[in-house]
Amino acid sequence: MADAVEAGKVAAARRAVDENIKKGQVVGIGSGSTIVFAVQRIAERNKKEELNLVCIPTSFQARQLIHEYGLTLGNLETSPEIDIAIDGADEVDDDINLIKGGGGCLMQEKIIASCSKKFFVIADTRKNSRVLGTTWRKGVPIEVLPMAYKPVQLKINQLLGGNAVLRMASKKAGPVITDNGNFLIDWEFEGAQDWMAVERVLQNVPGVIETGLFLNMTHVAYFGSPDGQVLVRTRKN
Ligand SMILES: O=C(CO)[C@H](O)[C@H](O)COP(=O)(O)O
Repeated sequence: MADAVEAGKVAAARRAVDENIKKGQVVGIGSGSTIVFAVQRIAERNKKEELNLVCIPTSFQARQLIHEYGLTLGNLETSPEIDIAIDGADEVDDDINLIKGGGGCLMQEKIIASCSKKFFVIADTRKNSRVLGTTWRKGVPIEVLPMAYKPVQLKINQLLGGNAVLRMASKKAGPVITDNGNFLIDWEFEGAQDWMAVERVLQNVPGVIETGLFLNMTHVAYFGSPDGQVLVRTRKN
């Protein structure tokens, strides 16, 4: 089963890289397990084609990947405009809206996606849902300022219902600390939501720094199957 899922990730990653990466681009590199296969493919092509890419990381992990695979590391100060970004997702709905942040890197991921002319998502087919919350049951990740986590939890519960849970670390006592030194709250919800309205509410709570809702940001999503087939979904508007 694990191998089948990995095969789907590989297929999606390779297809997205081969269809979209061109010489001389500034490329945003996402975070998670699927992006590893995209970086491997970029490195493979780079050896043969000398792509001359500048890669902008979305996390500590992405920066390490860029180093490990011998790619050129850039940043938003020298490359504030990105040609394309590729990233994974925790769930993708019918309109290619995403929940991201399962790996805790949502804030830099969202900044990089917002600076990119084109944003591509790669995932195995399990992530392809009609409605957010169908398969991803861990809630919407939200990055919060540590001193405000308790009032933020209370306000989210009051304004949206559901359950706003502080994400705890597994190999450290206490909460998960993001790459930016903040905490994460996972907003567990039930049923279909008006995601634009939810995003507005969350962004208006003082102490919320960013949410893992990526709405109307993705151009194309690639979903890989265990047999190597890739379903490609392009945003309608
Ligand atoms: O948003 C993310 C990290 O913050 C990841 O992109 C998301 O969790 C998908 O990860 P994976 O490729 O391991 O399924």
